[in-house]
Amino acid sequence: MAINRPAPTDRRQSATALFWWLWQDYLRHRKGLLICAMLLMAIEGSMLALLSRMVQPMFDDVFAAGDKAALYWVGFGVMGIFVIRALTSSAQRILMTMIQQLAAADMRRDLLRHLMSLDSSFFQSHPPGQLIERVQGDVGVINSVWGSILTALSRDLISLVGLFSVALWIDWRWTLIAVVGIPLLVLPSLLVQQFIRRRAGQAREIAGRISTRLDEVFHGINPIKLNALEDYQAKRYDGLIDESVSAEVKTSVGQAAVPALIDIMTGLGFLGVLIYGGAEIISGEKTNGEFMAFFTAMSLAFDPLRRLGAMSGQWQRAAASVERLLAVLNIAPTILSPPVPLARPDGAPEITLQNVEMNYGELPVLRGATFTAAAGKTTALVGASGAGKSTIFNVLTRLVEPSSGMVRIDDKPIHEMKLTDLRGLFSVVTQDAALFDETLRDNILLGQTAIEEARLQQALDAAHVTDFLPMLSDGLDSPAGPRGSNLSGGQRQRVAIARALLRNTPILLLDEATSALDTKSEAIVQSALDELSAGRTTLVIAHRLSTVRNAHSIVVMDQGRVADQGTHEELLARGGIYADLHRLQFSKSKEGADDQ
Ligand SMILES: Nc1ncnc2c1ncn2[C@@H]1O[C@H](COP(=O)(O)OP(=O)(O)OP(=O)(O)O)[C@@H](O)[C@H]1O
Repeated sequence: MAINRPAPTDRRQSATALFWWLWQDYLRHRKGLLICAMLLMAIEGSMLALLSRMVQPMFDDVFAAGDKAALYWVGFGVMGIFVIRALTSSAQRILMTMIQQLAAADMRRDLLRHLMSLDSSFFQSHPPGQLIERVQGDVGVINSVWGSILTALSRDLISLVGLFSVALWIDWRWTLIAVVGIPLLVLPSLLVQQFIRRRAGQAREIAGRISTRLDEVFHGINPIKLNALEDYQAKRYDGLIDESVSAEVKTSVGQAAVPALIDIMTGLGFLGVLIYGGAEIISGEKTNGEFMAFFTAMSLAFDPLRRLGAMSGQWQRAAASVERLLAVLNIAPTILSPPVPLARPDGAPEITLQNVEMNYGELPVLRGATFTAAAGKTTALVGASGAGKSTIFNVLTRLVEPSSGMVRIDDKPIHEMKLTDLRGLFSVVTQDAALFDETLRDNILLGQTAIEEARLQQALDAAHVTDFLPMLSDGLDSPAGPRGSNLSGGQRQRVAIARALLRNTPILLLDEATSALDTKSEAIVQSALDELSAGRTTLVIAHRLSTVRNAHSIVVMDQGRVADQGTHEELLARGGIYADLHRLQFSKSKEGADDQ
């Protein structure tokens, strides 16, 4: 991973600093392969000069003087040049593809690891589509561009040096006339660079917004269909696509400008040489062969020159992408493990919150929350929507950091534990079980390979997963589908419970784990949860008070504070918020029963 990453703000300094970053982190350790590729490119490039050099004996010795022996050596010489070019060109392409792919893979791996280390709040301001575009799109641009630049510098530069040497050898004055206009290109190409970098940055940013839109459309396909939003979504997408086309075209205008200027300058050079050199040939001072060799060298110099001219524009395009990557890579996570962490507690621990305050931006969400969840027992969190119940779970697992107060697990402050140790204490089962697009088995094992089949079966039975496996074509090896879409809500939750059983953590967090289920599925999932919570410190969030009345303790939350804590009976007897909630729910369910 990068150690000294350049700050992406200073554009002038950043062009070299950015290349340095690329070199240090991703290319330096492959310099052996790179040198091989560059040598092959250099050989490939030098073949052009040889080719142009062969034109002179072809005209003067073979065609003009009629030398038959020369016919063969010139013919075989040209043939040899093409064979060497073919071999070196294909070998360097294969090598370069390999190096580029390896470097891109490293970059993507590093980026993903870095992104996953960032605080959860980062992902709220950076939608998935934009991040996907950085990991895939920007890395792709950078890799294709550095490859082209390296090729231009190794192969095309050598070609140019060789071709100009041939031209100089034929006539230095002709050569001077041909290239006299080229220094005039420096100023326009410098001006165009800033323009390209800006436009390329915009184009990449729009690409990120397009990916976000697509991500939202594909994830929300059912609500889109149900609300007849196809036209609305298509129009929003059209708007972005139009912006993207315009930004890409503007970038390519900038990129095309320098090669176009080179074409014009080369044309002028030819005109000058033809007028000046033509007179020398007519007067017999120079041979046709010399002119043709010069002409061939200049013609062959055309393409390498254009590619070298386009190089700065391409680099600006890559630099825009590098800046976007560095903008993310330079963000550091704020929620970290302490340098000297405490050991994690053993067994089912007690959990204590003391005066915990927590804000989302300006919004105070927890305002001095204080309660204790007894070790190995079930504690319920109840309260109105938005009271801060789920936020407590996020504070416990350090997905968010409180602004003040103390959270302890068995008397150990959670911020003094290693993050992986802390999170390893919890299993979280929510209403929205996060399943991956893998088989059910993979979704349950989550990479654990040492689990015996008997233990897996035990977990499947306890979570009531076994009940629905016969309905699936491949049983446990059936695909769960994207986000578990091949399963029903209740089935997804049972998979999540089986997962939690195998994780076998001492603390269990259940966030509305049964709220989306019908009565029968709820009963099944509830019995699986009872099995799961036995002997663990369990915190349950539930709106339906009937599901928490047997909890060891019930914490009543109100606007970020703990309004009360006690057993169901104690809270009813005290007649506070809990008793009001209970009366409300009880009268509703009674009305429901009366209606039937
Ligand atoms: N990531 C977030 N960014 C900004 N505000 C948030 C975020 N998550 C929650 N909030 C706000 O924090 C407050 C508390 O949310 P929380 O999810 O903890 O409530 P809750 O008691 O669990 O509600 P519910 O019972 O509806 O799930 C709400 O006002 C919510 O809008």
